[in-house]
Amino acid sequence: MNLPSLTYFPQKLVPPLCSALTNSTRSSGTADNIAIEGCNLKFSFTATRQAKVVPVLRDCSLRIPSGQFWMLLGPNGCGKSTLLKILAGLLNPTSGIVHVNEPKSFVFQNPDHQVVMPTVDADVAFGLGKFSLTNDEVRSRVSRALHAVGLSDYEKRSVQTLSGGQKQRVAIAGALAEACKVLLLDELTTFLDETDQVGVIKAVRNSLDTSAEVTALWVTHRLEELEYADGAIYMEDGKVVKYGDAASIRSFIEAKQSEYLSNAY
Ligand SMILES: Nc1ncnc2c1ncn2[C@@H]1O[C@H](COP(=O)(O)OP(=O)(O)OP(=O)(O)O)[C@@H](O)[C@H]1O
Repeated sequence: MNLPSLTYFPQKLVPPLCSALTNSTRSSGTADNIAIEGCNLKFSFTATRQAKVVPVLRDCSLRIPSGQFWMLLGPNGCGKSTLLKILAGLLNPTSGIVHVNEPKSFVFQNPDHQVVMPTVDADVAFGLGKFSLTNDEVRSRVSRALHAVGLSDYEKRSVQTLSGGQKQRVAIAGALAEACKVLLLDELTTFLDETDQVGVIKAVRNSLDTSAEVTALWVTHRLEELEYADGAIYMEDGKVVKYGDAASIRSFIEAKQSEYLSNAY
């Protein structure tokens, strides 16, 4: 199969260099303005019934520059969500090193699991209680965050009246209001209709375009979403097998799909 070469990296993309990530760089941030870095990450769990260790991540290395929107793709069960949870600190890797700029925020797939307060502005302000902010500062952060996700007109709306995609955008606004540097987004568009899907992805893209400080990693199955991404990572069977600019990864996956179809018929 003649697959496109992914060895060329446009200037704004940076290839993974695990040697750059050591324990000393980990505590003080990574070099070269890298927001997310994982090196040789492995994860396994023990299946209690059979008392055997089952590998989920076999070898994952990745390096995402600050300020960029990257996507993580791969077949069902290849380990995308597990990798994202390790980057979020929700799971500990069995081995390997991880560094993600702080503060970071994980947004879940189900929009109803994100929103906790009765109104949009209260929900976006919810996480700000831990900072010593004046009421004006809180209002200003809420308003800027809602503007970034295109929900300025929804400030006083009851969250129960929002669509799934609007709830996702409220959750993202909450993270932005807390000056989140890294957004880790787990298949946000799965339960959404087409209009809502586009609304959420554009909200993330706009959040990055309005703040050079924010970096996002988005897990998806939808190839068409790659048009919004700066770069992408493709996984199979617990391994990162390709990474590069979004167009090259899309061509790579399409070539794999057509090869699969031509073998099937
Ligand atoms: N703690 C665990 N216990 C049992 N199985 C687990 C555990 N963690 C992960 N797995 C299994 O590991 C595999 C990878 O899961 P993961 O959710 O990361 O894949 P994914 O690529 O995100 O899948 P999908 O695209 O279907 O959401 C799956 O087979 C899952 O059932």
